[in-house]
Amino acid sequence: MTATKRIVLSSDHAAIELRQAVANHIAAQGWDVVDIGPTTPESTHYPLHGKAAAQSVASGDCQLGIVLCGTGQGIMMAANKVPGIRCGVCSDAFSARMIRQHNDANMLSIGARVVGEGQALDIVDAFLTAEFEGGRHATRVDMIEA
Ligand SMILES: O=C(CO)[C@H](O)[C@H](O)COP(=O)(O)O
Repeated sequence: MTATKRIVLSSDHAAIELRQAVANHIAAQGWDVVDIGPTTPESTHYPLHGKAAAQSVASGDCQLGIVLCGTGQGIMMAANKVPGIRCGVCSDAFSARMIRQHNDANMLSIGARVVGEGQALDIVDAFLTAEFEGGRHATRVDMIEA
């Protein structure tokens, strides 16, 4: 039996609605979604949420993570400060596929003020269905980690 895959989601205030759309979309595909919020629209600080999601992935509690803020940039920077995290911002499905295939990214970041919901869900699907190719790419990922 295949274990249910767990994925953590988090955002700041700029991306709450899009995060919830992503959560529903992923849950419908059978993922165990760990949505760590926030749920209320008050202004908050993306480094807190990027760090919390990244720690969930780095600890092994979740296999993958998706974080969102206005541009996707700040929360990506925060997530990448956690050792073991490789998080890329994507505004297109090709990049989302490639960060899995070539960079073995374990987190995806999306800007809710950059892409609409339809595009965001395409990006998420590309990220979640792609697999790391290993080989020469593993050598390079090892270099990042070192
Ligand atoms: O994109 C972001 C970080 O990269 C944030 O969502 C953005 O900076 C929040 O801005 P504001 O406080 O004006 O809503």
